[in-house]
Amino acid sequence: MYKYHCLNPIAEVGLDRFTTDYAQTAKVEEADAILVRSAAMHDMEFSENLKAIGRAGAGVNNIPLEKCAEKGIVVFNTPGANANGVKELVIAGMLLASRDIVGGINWVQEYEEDGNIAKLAEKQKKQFAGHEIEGKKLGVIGLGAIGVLVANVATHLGMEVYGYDPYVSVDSAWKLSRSIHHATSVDELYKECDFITIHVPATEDTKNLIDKDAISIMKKDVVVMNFARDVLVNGEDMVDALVSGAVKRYVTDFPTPEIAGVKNAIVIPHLGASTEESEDNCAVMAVAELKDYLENGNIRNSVNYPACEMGDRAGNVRITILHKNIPNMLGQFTALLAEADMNIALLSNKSKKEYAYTMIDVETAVSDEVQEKIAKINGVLKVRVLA
Ligand SMILES: NC(=O)c1ccc[n+]([C@@H]2O[C@H](COP(=O)([O-])OP(=O)(O)OC[C@H]3O[C@@H](n4cnc5c(N)ncnc54)[C@H](O)[C@@H]3O)[C@@H](O)[C@H]2O)c1
Ligand SMILES: O=C(O)[C@H](O)COP(=O)(O)O
Repeated sequence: MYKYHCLNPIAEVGLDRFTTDYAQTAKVEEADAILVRSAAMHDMEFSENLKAIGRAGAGVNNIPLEKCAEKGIVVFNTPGANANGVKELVIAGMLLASRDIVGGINWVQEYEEDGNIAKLAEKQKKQFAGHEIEGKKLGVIGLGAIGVLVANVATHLGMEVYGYDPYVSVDSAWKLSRSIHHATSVDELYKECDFITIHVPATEDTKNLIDKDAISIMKKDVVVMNFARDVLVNGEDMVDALVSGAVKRYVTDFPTPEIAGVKNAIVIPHLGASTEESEDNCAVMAVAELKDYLENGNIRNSVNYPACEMGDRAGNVRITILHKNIPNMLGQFTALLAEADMNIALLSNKSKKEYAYTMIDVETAVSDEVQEKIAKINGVLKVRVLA
């Protein structure tokens, strides 16, 4: 029996995929797996029992990835599962920034009791007039699951689109419309575009990606959109730019005390992935990844360990070993099994930066003694025997 704990509400359609071999627990310390959305995990202590964390979503900056890797806890996310939800809200954000729809709706609420509201509206509406987005230039920074969808749909709305992503994946490149200009530097995109939207992960390298220096290169009256993470935009510099008028509107999905309430900031309470469809997609994918790891040891879509899959165990006993990516680990594992007179049916070994993973199918039972000997090898972080 496996136990899982939810740190945030997770869509039922996903949890329903857990079979009768699984039970939800309210005690995080007894869980084999944790499911999470944006709950902050950096200050959490993890029990020896914890084997995996499934982030039902894309961003993993709420999870201590390195600490988890060191403890042999595999962290998964669900790439692309909420991308359409975010794409649709980015388009809405662009429209909200172009026309004062919110101001207009607020005006109607103010005059809702006025019997003359229809005539008044015709007189007053000019104060809420705006611009169309067709023919304008959109710059997309980060052409991953979300950036590609935003870039492509904007071309269908008649926008001229510039894309910038020095690390673009082959998959994303295949999906990108041919009409998108390939910006070779982010400054080129800043100089050209009327709207700029960022879709990169929050890391030490991307923190403050948009600051006063970046804003100084942008066109006057630019609209900046941030549906990725608050820390990507320097809050103080953005407030100054809105006050001075250098940035016309800042649309963000991340309320902070600094930006909430600032004139010309359109602040949304982190709703990008809050659609039934995205929540369902993320939950289903996260649960599938956790189950496949717990039951078969397969790793797909991990952010701190390499992808490594050997399919179903098909009656074999499977030894899975999370370890440091250092020389002679495989040699030590196979020597130990040979010494115990065990035959290897199938083996796979993959690495990602400082960490590696080895899966070994054997045709005989694995004794506690063998498991303990593997666990004691210097550099081994966690050993499981799936039988
Ligand atoms: N508002 C929301 O509800 C919501 C929902 C999903 C994701 N997000 C955020 O959006 C981010 C992107 O999501 P995604 O699903 O598109 O992720 P993704 O991993 O598919 O794409 C990220 C892209 O950014 C690129 N990149 C990384 N550093 C870059 C840099 N310095 N300059 C340009 N490009 C760079 C990568 O090459 C990759 O193509 C997530 O990390 C998350 O923080 C927010
Ligand atoms: O990174 C993500 O997937 C989004 O920011 C969604 O976060 P949420 O699951 O807390 O809505």
